[in-house]
Amino acid sequence: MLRQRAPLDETLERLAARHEEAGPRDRALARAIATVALRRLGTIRLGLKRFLERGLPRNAGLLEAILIGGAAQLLFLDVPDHAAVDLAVRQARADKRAFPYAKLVNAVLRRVAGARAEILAAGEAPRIDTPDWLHRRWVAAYGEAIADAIAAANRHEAAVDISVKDDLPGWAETLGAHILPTGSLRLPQRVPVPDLPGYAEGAWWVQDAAAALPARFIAPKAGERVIDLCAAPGGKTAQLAAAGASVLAVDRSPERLERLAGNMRRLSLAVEALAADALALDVPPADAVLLDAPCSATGTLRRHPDVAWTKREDDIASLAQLQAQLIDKAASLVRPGGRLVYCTCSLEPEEGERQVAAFLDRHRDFTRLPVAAEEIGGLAQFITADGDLRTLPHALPGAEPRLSGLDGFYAARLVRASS
Ligand SMILES: C[S@@+](CC[C@H](N)C(=O)[O-])C[C@H]1O[C@@H](n2cnc3c(N)ncnc32)[C@H](O)[C@@H]1O
Repeated sequence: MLRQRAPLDETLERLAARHEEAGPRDRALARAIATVALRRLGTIRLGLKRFLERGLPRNAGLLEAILIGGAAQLLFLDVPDHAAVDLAVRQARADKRAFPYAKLVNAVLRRVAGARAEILAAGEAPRIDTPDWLHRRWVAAYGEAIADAIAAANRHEAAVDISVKDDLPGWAETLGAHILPTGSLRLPQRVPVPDLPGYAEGAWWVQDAAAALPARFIAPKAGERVIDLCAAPGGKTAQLAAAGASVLAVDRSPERLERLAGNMRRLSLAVEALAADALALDVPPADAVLLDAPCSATGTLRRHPDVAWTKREDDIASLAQLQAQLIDKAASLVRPGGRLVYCTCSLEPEEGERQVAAFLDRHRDFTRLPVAAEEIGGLAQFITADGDLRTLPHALPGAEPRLSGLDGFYAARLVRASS
């Protein structure tokens, strides 16, 4: 993943398909190792460096990945030391290029196990697990203290949040879930989601509490036509359809759109789904358009720790360029008097606040319709001076770190002049 900048979920799916012999417990362990390795990569690398006096040998195949996976278990998982070391040594022996280093793997990991307390103390500052370039950007955007709080929040696994079609209190009771002020449910327990009551019959869907906010700003009246331009896998499409809108869900990726269609079938929500490049879309203007634009996703590191290490700083400029094209296209699909909601799950102002400021400069026929605190459960701290939504991962404190926080999201609601 680190070398190929490949996403964690896709990689695990690909490997699971290739290793059918692995049972659910092996898969769950593989996921746990990979996830914690990415979440705590800075600390792990710091720990390994102590005992690799001459650095990593070149052309050593999977050696670095084997060491990282081994150290992740020794430092952060409840795996017996001998099992973690033994597995790593066997992995080294099984890889042609890492084979000559099997003894080194054994020695380094034993020393990591012996120095566990010191390594964890050295990695105490949360920023160690955030790439420098990203932390620097958060300091510039939010100041040092908030940047550190975001980094600290990202070190914890996030709880599962749920959006319900209706009967929020009833489902909270059935699922034993907390009702968040924003109107999402948060599950305290770790359980396979498809086994929970209400999943199979389509009473609810998984959606982060922050991700559930932007679609609400559309506030569709029954029967209004809404275009969801980057729709898959459909969390926001479901909200719009459940609110009574007639939705056209567009996504460039046929595979992801297939997942959207499956989700809508499970939820018994009728939407029109179209696999197409939004930039080339040729449909009549709608009452409202939602653009949940492709972005760096730096607001989702609690759920996707791979993003911190697979994205590069220059990705942000190219994504911002694509977002500018997409928001201009989205604007052309809004009827006079209609609404446009633009959102991203990024913490980077170039993909949020600055994107919308530049849009408003280019499009004098659009104005902002500020978000009101009542629309987001009274959480006025999530509304910027301009009236946009800005959530940060360390906000929304809960009883314990895993039950705290929400994804970092930005959203703005814009209205097109009537004529
Ligand atoms: C942030 S995700 C959308 C998440 C979705 N709105 C939800 O709530 O479940 C962005 C999506 O944009 C799609 N996408 C990227 N570029 C696109 C384009 N030019 N046209 C249409 N879809 C695009 C991607 O395939 C991806 O599914």
